[in-house]
Amino acid sequence: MANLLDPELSVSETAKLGSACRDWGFFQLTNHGVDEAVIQQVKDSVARFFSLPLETKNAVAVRPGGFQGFGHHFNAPASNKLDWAECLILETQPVHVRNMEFWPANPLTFRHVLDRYSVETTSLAMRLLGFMATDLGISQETLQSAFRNKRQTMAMHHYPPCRRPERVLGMTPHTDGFGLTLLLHVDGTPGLQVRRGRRWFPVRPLPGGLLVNVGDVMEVLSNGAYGSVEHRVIPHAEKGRTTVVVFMDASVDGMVAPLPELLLKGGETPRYEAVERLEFSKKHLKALAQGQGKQLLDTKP
Ligand SMILES: O=C(O)CCC(=O)C(=O)O
Ligand SMILES: [Fe+2]
Repeated sequence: MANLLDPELSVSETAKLGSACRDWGFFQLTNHGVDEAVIQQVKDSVARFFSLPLETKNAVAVRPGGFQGFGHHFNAPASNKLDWAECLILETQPVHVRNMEFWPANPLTFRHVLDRYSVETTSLAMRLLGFMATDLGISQETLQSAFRNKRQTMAMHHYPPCRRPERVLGMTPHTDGFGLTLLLHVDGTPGLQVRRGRRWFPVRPLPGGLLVNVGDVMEVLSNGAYGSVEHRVIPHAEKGRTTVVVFMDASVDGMVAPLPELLLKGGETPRYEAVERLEFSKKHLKALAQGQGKQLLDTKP
């Protein structure tokens, strides 16, 4: 990020950012500028939450039919493997959508720290989107306004160690159904793999870095210039792994569709149908439940 902001390096760094979004849909961001103290506090608070006894964590348990709260969220019926993870999902932005009943009061620091991280990651995402817009050849405002005041959802995952990793999956292969994802490793345990073609590539988290990946909504907004990336999690045989994942949502007038400015400037035809935001989520969840990786996006012929 520091290089993107540096006037001397910005052009070449923006090109690198663009090629990562086009070729991989995934990259690691270092020198991201998020307050180090906040990062450390998030790591501590989330690790402490997962270390609490199950009864305590169940004070914020997910309810039948709901999705916010603590529990096992992603047991994909299509997979014959167990999902080896526990997870806490919260809506974090805009502030008025927060349901504090699901925000842990234990540890005491949790709510305050998550609020601060939520604010910091929102502004980081906006800065990053500015550079992505430049790379796509559209105004920063066009892309940023698609994300402004939209939902931010956080998923905190804990994957306990598993002595038979071949029998389980930390998380089944999927793409993220939002605009942009920022992932923080709480510890150094690897486990995330991203797919390119037929191969799965293990991700080695860079110390102090954040992983960023393009989600399905961004793929559509960019008319396929950027591609969402399929990924999965393999648990570690000896070490637990904890992550904090921030999803930034986007839409234009309640729709998920290629950005008109992009189509106009590039003289491109839309490669995706315009879909209402809610419909888009339903399709994404259905595809997830059926274990269909990237087939969900409605690509025009
Ligand atoms: O925990 C991870 O490494 C990945 C989590 C993930 O892919 C997600 O929450 O969508
Ligand atoms: Fe994901």
